[in-house]
Amino acid sequence: MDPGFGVTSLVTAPWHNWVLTPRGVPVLTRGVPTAVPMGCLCQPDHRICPRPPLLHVPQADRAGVGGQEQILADIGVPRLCWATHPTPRVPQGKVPASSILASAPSDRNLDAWRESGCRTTHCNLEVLQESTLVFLATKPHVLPGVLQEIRPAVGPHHIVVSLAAGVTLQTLQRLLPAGTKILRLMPNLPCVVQAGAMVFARGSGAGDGESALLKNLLSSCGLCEEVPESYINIHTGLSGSGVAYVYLFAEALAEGAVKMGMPSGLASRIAAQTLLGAAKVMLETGEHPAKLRGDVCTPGGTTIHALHQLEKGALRATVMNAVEAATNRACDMAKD
Ligand SMILES: NC(=O)C1=CN([C@@H]2O[C@H](COP(=O)(O)OP(=O)(O)OC[C@H]3O[C@@H](n4cnc5c(N)ncnc54)[C@H](O)[C@@H]3O)[C@@H](O)[C@H]2O)C=CC1
Ligand SMILES: O=C(O)[C@@H]1CCC=N1
Repeated sequence: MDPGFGVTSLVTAPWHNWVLTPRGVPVLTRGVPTAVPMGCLCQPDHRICPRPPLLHVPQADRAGVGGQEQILADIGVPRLCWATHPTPRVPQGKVPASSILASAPSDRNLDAWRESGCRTTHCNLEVLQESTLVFLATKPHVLPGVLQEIRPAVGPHHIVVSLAAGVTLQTLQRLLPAGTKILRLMPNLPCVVQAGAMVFARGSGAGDGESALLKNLLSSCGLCEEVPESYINIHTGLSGSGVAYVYLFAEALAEGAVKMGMPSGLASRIAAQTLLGAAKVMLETGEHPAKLRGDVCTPGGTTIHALHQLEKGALRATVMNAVEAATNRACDMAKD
């Protein structure tokens, strides 16, 4: 992870290596743009000052969406942004790129936003001045400083959405003006392919309108549910971080096939398709995974022999421990 990445980040380093082509197609790049610190226009002396990632929607871009007034967005993370505004890849996106303003301390990630047609700045206060809906996507430990910076510019017309793991609504409410409309969101990486799993909770200043707005806006990124705040850290352990456990499992599946003689690329593609298909059956049938697992087992056949090995390795207990560890870590981060 490179802390110098420049865009409002909802995402980790791998996300930031994605760029949008002129045709709006995200491609993965290995190159990292050079960081170019710039002065902040809000500072009288234009001195160089690091700025955190923010997302916003210009007030002028309010418009009717789904029968209600809606802010036409802007987000701190390229992935989420791409899933939210219409592109050839994401025609269902709800926010035009020109309505998105992304703020970050350097140009590193902002280049990708500009390429996708979004506006960018190095000044967080500019975001607050121009926008109504503001996504905060810095690392959790950076967020308190960002909140302190933007606090004077936050008003009753703003809706502030935090993506930071472990940062509670109580902390957000303490660091922003009383009554601010605040929502706490936890997304996951597959938002970038509109297959995300997101949950959010509302703060005391946010009402049904703000909740509906966020849900409507993010529905183009995947599943999005409002939940009690106590579920947010659990979702982080299950899904926000859980995506990484699944990749570990996919890697192990493919490595097993490589060990048995299959070429690596083919093994990886088949591992990915296996996960995708298994997930699709689970979602479409609504069956418990234990039932579906049983359906695959032929008595005395291959699957039960393999499952026996996984049980010897305590796969289920290990994965449960992983979810518990990530959830507890998210809770601990609130105290850091
Ligand atoms: N990566 C993921 O899969 C998920 C991440 N999140 C949350 O999203 C947030 C961002 O995480 P990542 O994208 O992984 O982090 P990152 O390190 O990739 O991005 C952090 C961003 O903060 C900015 N930044 C760094 N130092 C700064 C400073 N001193 N002042 C202002 N801005 C600064 C950088 O420009 C960068 O755009 C975190 O709060 C994380 O908990 C939530 C769900 C999933
Ligand atoms: O690892 C983390 O802290 C973040 C939150 C969920 C996924 N990545």
